[in-house]
Amino acid sequence: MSRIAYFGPAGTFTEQAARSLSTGQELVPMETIPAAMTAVRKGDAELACVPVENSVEGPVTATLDGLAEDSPLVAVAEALLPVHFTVLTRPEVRTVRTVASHPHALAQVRHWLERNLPEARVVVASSTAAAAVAVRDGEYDAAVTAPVAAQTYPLKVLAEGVADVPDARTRFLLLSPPCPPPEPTGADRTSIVASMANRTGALAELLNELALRGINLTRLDARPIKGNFGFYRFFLDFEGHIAEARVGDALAALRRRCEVRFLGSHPRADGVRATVSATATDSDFAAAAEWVRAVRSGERA
Ligand SMILES: O=C(O)C(=O)Cc1ccccc1
Repeated sequence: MSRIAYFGPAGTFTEQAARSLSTGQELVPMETIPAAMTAVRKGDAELACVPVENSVEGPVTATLDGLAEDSPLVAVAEALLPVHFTVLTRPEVRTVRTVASHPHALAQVRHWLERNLPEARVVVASSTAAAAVAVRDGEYDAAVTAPVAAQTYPLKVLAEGVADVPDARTRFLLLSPPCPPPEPTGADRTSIVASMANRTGALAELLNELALRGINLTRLDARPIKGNFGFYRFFLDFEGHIAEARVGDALAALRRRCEVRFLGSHPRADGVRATVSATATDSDFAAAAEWVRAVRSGERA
């Protein structure tokens, strides 16, 4: 049976995302995001499920760095989960002195913790479920977890539906070794990472290549290139699919200007259809290419 390696242990939000994306594969928990990616790179799993961005805390940097470094992986699908938290403790705990979770979870319950557990020391764990395991094992008193962790671990629910920001969401990717992308749907996202020499206007020129072709950017993140202080990689998500003319044309233009790694074209989980300006449809590109061909052959001018 084929396998999806996911950022675990059992009971993480990522497990929930992996379940929603699975088409019957076995789900295999990995302790860290890089470990889930390595499992795919080494062929121990066919796919990896990892979080990529959060509407409150922003990018998941371990995922971005893992996508830019080592051998290429591409996103073939995504899931979007609403994120509200459950706070778990051992039944015998009377006073919560320590509360543990993943940094993205802690960032989203800061106000709740200040109001409800002001005396508790906040401790960072590798994932929400790793925090639940540590509470079960007596290391900490409480964990901020995914709702599913309450079914996974024998702990008491102290609070449910905890979230400083209502409607917070996290987006997850299903990663594969390079492969033909899924068919375009009209509601797709394409992702790349671009690295370029540090000179005036370089990023503006890159963004212009997209704007000129009527491509709507949906995310832009910069990450430092390790060992090269002051130099950055840019992660871009935009509407559209590499199979579409405007996207293929833009990627070719970027490729001429800078180093580009393709991170996948896949359907958007929110189903939002791409806005395509009136001059940037596939038939506009085809008609323009046909005109150039005819001019070159002397049929037209
Ligand atoms: O730790 C988890 O459960 C994860 O899957 C990462 C995460 C943490 C906080 C919000 C969403 C995802």
